[in-house]
Amino acid sequence: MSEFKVWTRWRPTEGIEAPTSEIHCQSQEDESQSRSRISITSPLHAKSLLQREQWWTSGFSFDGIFQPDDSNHDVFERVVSPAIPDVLRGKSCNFFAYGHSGSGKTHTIIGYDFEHKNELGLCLASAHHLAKELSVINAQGTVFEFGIGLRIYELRKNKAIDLLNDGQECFIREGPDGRIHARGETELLENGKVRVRPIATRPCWDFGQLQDELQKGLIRRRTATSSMHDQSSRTHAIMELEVITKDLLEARIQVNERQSELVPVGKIATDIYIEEQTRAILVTADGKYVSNPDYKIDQERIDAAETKKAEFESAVQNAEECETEIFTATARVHPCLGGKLVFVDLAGAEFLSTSNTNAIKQTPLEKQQGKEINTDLLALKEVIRARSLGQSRIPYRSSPLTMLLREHFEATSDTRSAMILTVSPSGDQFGATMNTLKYGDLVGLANARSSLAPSVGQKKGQRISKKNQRPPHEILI
Ligand SMILES: Nc1ncnc2c1ncn2[C@@H]1O[C@H](COP(=O)(O)OP(=O)(O)OP(=O)(O)O)[C@@H](O)[C@H]1O
Repeated sequence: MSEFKVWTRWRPTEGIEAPTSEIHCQSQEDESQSRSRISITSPLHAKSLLQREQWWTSGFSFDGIFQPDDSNHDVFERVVSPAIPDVLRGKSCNFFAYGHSGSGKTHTIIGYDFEHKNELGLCLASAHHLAKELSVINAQGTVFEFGIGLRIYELRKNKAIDLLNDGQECFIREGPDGRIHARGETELLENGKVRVRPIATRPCWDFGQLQDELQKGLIRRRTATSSMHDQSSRTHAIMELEVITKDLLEARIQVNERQSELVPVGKIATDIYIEEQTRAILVTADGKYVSNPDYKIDQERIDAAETKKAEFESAVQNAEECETEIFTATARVHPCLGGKLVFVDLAGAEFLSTSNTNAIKQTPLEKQQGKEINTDLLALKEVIRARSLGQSRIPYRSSPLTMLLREHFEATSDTRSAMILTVSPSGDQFGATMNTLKYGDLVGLANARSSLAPSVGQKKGQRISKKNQRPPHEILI
C-alpha cells in the first residue's frame, strides 16, 4: 500500500505584514495516530468577515506541521528524503505543493537561495541528493552511466505546455493501449511521415546542469496578473526527475520514430478500408443503404494495406521491446533506472472556492479558470482517496490533471508520496489560508480511512502538543 502524507507549512510574516494582524492558530495532536488537527481564528480586526468565516478547525488530517522558522532542509529531511531509497529502487514518488499565491510554494519546491544547500527547495535538494547517490553508483564502474532526466511542463486546461521545449503545446490523450500520452502538434515530415513529440526530457549528468535547466524552464512558466494578486499561479506546474541512461533516451527516440512511421501507413490502411466499404454500398432514393451489385470489394487491396501496417506495427513493437530490454539489462546491475520524483506545484488556493469574498471580484475568465482548477483539485482528492481505500476503480479520467498523473500514481505502489500545504499567517490572507487548509483536510481525511475526527476534547489520548506551541501561532483553547 502506498503512503500519502499531508503536511502544513506556515511561512513567516513578511516586513509589511504587521504581527498584530496574524491569524491565531492552534494545533492538537492525536498521538495514537501521529496526526494533528489545526484550528485557525481570524485576527479581531477582520470585521468584514461573517461569523462562520472567522474560525475553522480541521479533523486529524495532518501528518505534521512545519513552523515559520523551519528551513527547507528540515522539510526535505522529513518529507522527501525517506522517499529517495524508493526512487533508487526504480519507483515513483509524488509530491504536491498547494497554497495560495505568495504562501511559499516556490520557496518550498524550488527555493530562492541557490548558494546555501540548506535553502534549496525540495526539487533541487532531491536532485542534489539523487545526483550524489548516482555518482556513487557510477563510480562503481558499471557499464551504464546514470543521470537525471528533467521534464518541466505546466497544465493549462487540457493542454500541457512543455517548458523545456519553447513552450510547445502538448495534447493529453489516451492511447489505444490505455496509456495517457502528452504529445505535441502533429508535424508533417518528408515522405508523408508524421511526428508527434512527447514532452522533452533534458538529460543532466550533474547537479549544476540540472539546476541551470530547471531555472531556464521556470522562467518560461506562465504567470498572469489578476484582479486579486499581482502574480497568480493559475496553472499546475509539474517537474519530473527520472533516473535515465543515454541508451534509455535513445531507445525512446527510436520508439517515437517508429510510431511516427506507423501513423501514415495506418491512415492509408484505414482510408482504403473505408473507400472499399463505401463503394460497395448504395443509398436508395428513400435513404436506405443497400449493397452495390456492380462493385466487388477489393479484398486484396485491403489485405495489402493491412500487411504493410502490420510490418510497421511490428517495428514499433520491436523498438518498445528494446526499451524494455534496457530496463532488464540495467536492473541486473542496479534497479534505479526509471525511478522518478514528481513535484507538482498545484494552482492557487484563491481559485478553489467560488463562495469566498475574493471570488466576487473575479472576472468571467477567472471564474472559468477557477471552475477548471476546482475540478482538477477535487479529482485529485478522489484519486488519493480511492487509492488509499484500495479501490479497484480509480477515477483518473475525471480531470486532465489526474489523467496526466496516472502513470506516476500507478508506479507508486509501496512508495511514499505527500502533499505540502503552504500557508500564510497574515490576517489579510485568512480566507485563502482557510481554503488551503480545508482542501488539505479533505485530502487528509479521505486518505486516512480510520481517522474521522471527533470534535475537540471528545477523545482520550489527545492533547495539545508542546512542540506545536511556538509563536507566532498562539494556542487559544
Ligand atoms: N518558509 C519560508 N521561509 C522564508 N521565506 C518564505 C517562506 N515561504 C515563503 N517565503 C517568502 O515569501 C515570499 C512568497 O513566497 P513564494 O514566491 O514561494 O510564494 P508562491 O506560493 O510560490 O507564490 P506564487 O504562487 O504567487 O508564485 C517569497 O519572498 C519567499 O521567499
